[in-house]
Amino acid sequence: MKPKIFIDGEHGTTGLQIRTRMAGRNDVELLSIPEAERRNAQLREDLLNSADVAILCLPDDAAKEAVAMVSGNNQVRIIDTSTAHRVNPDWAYGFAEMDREQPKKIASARYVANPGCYPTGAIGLLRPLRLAGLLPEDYPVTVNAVSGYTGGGKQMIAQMENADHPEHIDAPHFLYGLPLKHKHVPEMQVHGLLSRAPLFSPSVGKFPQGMIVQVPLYLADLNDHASLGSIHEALVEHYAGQDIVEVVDLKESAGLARVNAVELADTDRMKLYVFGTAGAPHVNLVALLDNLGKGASGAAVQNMDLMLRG
Ligand SMILES: NC(=O)C1=CN([C@@H]2O[C@H](COP(=O)(O)OP(=O)(O)OC[C@H]3O[C@@H](n4cnc5c(N)ncnc54)[C@H](OP(=O)(O)O)[C@@H]3O)[C@@H](O)[C@H]2O)C=CC1
Ligand SMILES: CC(=O)N[C@@H](CCC(=O)OP(=O)(O)O)C(=O)O
Repeated sequence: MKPKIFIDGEHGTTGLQIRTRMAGRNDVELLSIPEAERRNAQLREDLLNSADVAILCLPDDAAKEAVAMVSGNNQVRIIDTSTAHRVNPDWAYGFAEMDREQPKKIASARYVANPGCYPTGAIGLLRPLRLAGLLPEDYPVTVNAVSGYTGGGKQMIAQMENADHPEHIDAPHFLYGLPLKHKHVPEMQVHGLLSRAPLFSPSVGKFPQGMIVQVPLYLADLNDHASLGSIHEALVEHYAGQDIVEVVDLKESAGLARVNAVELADTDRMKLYVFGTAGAPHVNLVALLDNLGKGASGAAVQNMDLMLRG
């Protein structure tokens, strides 16, 4: 029998992208809820309890409610794309490349928390340097980022695309999260293995999909006389042998005049760069991804495949 998959929130931005990725697959059976019934709690509960894997693409409160709906049913496994469970130790963090053992942990977990889009970039850059001992635990990390506007879900898409929207956003690029309390900071800190919360400044650009995450570092404040080369080497070693995260060659990075935020739109990949000049005091670590690809729906499908293969 084919495993049954139910995407709760399948008519939203993340859910639709997962459905697109599943189109044409005949190794799984997709359970579906009609759009008009998407908030019918009884029908959702029935479908959730009929699934082998339920993928939650809902706001945090609705995701917690969905988990409660299946709490007595050990057959159902969950991937939650919301922020609700990402620092909960009872949930596996669904970033398969973050440790050698992580794919196994995801494969055997009942509950998997899919990472946030910005944390995928930030943790992807920071964690290997913490594990290699180059980045001190208490380094004052700053994370600056720009996302495509689909990161804000259906509501922001309407605000950006519909000039008649009562809260239309006209800005080609805007900062937000100005009180510096963004919901992604805790997972960046926990899975980035940092003792201090990073200072995170997000922004949105007038493009639907794509993301740049930047982590600038002062070399003199790192361990082991860290250099452009040793930082790059630590990233290369960490991601050796897998194909979704690519560490861009230093020579190639040095030849670039600019980084295009939409270069990886519509892909599930992530590129990591180390920018700077040999012998100079700073490096800028950069992650490039699609907020809806490796940052959300692509990672959810990757996690589902790991769970189904067991
Ligand atoms: N967009 C992105 O780049 C990313 C999003 N995520 C996370 O994925 C989740 C979904 O976000 P996104 O797809 O962007 O959001 P959307 O607003 O685009 O979609 C959410 C969907 O959930 C439905 N929904 C809302 N409340 C309920 C409820 N109580 N019961 C049933 N259905 C409900 C909505 O229906 P309705 O139309 O009626 O509101 C909508 O169809 C969020 O937790 C988000 O933080 C994670 C990573 C990246
Ligand atoms: C542009 C934009 O608004 N982005 C969203 C994050 C998108 C995302 O990754 O949300 P999850 O935490 O649910 O994964 C935000 O900043 O709240």
